Amino acid sequence: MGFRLRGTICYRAAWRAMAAYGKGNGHGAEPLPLGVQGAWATGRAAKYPDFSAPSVDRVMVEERAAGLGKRSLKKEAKVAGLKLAVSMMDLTTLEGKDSSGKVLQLCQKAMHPHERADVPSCAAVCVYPKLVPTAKKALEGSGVKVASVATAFPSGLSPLPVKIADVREAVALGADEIDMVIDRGAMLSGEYEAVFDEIAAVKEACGPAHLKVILETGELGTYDRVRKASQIAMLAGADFIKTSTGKVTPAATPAVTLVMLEAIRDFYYATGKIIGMKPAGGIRTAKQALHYLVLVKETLGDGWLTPDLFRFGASTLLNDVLMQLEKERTGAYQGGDYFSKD
Ligand SMILES: O=C[C@H](O)COP(=O)(O)O
Repeated sequence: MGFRLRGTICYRAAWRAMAAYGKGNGHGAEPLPLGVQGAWATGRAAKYPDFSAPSVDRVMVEERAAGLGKRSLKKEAKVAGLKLAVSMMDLTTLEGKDSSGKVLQLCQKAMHPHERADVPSCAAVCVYPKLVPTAKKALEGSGVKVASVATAFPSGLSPLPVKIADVREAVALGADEIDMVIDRGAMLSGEYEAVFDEIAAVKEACGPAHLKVILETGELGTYDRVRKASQIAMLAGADFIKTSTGKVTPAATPAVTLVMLEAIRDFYYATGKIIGMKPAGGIRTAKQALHYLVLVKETLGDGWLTPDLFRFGASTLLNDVLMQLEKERTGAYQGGDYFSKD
């Protein structure tokens, strides 16, 4: 049954992904086939695109990622970057003890992070599916999206029909965005077609909701695997690729984010498709946030510096960003009590 379901849904989705892969999305880049023709020639191509990805030089990527964190930013650029970071935040609570009360508070904070009118609202509030209706109602008309983790987050270790039902339920309850986890066991065993099929099936279940695909990079072990998982996720229909659940260490790092940004860049050159990026987990300081924004600017350019294409998944980052904004404005740090606790 599970196999039939996967076979039926995913075969269709795989064909659609293949078609989209050939077409691009009309944003201007000339689509190049990126090995797809080779895959067609081998026979397995009737169903799957080519998952091959370039290998990553660990030393180079870590050096470059660290180097881009050493830029000194002028005050104006810093303030603009901090406000941008607020507008790109998926304000998150993903704890077993989450309640409607906590989510309501978080929604208020996402809509009005600061009393100053020049501080924008956050991009989204990210919650478990059961709390989607609470968030949806609280955020109505505000423009702040409701994101929900699904697919048996954070392990992903439920049968596919359960994961699909999880996604459909979250969308029916009002989620605008779905954050799914990939099957890391399959990825580590080299079962790339299974990883692809599952993402394609989830994409189909999302309907109009945007799909963020969490690679859980801390469990993938190598940058090469992160790069390949990024490629598979993008081919299978991800709107965003995301580093981590926030439940595994290491979570987001500048280096792993750079690997994924480069995968997005190369995918864009190959297909014309524009994919978003979401580092998540362990991003707690304004300084870290600015570092990530420099990585995006230097790898993908200003076009990606928008909440439509870049998000921070974070539960505690907002307060530090607000504190730094106040410091830039007044020259002094506000006391910790000045900001509401997350
Ligand atoms: O997707 C977001 C993460 O779960 C947040 O992780 P964090 O609590 O380390 O900020």
